[in-house]
Order: sequence, then structure tokens, then C-alpha cells
Amino acid sequence: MADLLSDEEISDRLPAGWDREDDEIVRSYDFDAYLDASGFLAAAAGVAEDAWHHPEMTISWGEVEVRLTTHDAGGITDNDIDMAERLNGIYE
Ligand SMILES: C[C@H](O)[C@H](O)[C@H]1CNC2=NC(N)=NC(=O)C2=N1
Repeated sequence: MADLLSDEEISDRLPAGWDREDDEIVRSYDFDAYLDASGFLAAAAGVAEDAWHHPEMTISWGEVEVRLTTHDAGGITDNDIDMAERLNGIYE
């Protein structure tokens, strides 16, 4: 199981656009159309399933909010940072 990251490690390693909120990291991805947002959501779900690390995702008009934490560890781990970087990679 992945180890919890320290506060310093988290702040040093937060990927672009992501913020820390307690035991989660969070980012909102913006889109011009609802179906663009839903397409990102579907792609993100596939990335999550491949990695076996599943974010909480909320879709609304023109936006997908993604929240990541490692439930098994009770906080933020490398798995969350890695997933955030992967999601940034599919956001064009
Ligand atoms: C058994 C355990 O729930 C699984 O190994 C995976 C599934 N996806 C997961 N996703 C997230 N965000 N945290 C986890 O701890 C986690 N665990």
C-alpha cells in the first residue's frame, strides 16, 4: 500500500492546476460544451480503471471537478499525484 505523503511533499509535488483540500487534492477542468466535459469524464474513468485508482468526479455545465485521495491509506499518496498528472495529460 502507498505511504502517506508529508505536507511538504504534497505541496512540492502538486501538479499544475491542482490544490490540496485536507486529505484530498482537487482540480476543476473547464470545457466549452457539456459533451466535451462528458467525453473527458469517460476518458478519465478509463485512465482510473487502468491504474486501479478511482477519483471522485462531478460533471456540471462546462466543468468536471476531480477529487483524489487514497482511501486505503486514509490520505494523499503517490497514487493521487500520479493520477492527477495522468488526468492533466488527457486534458487538451
Ligand atoms: C481494495 C481497494 O479499494 C482497491 O485496491 C483500490 C480501488 N481504487 C481506489 N481508489 C482510490 N481513490 N483509493 C483507493 O484506496 C483505491 N483502492
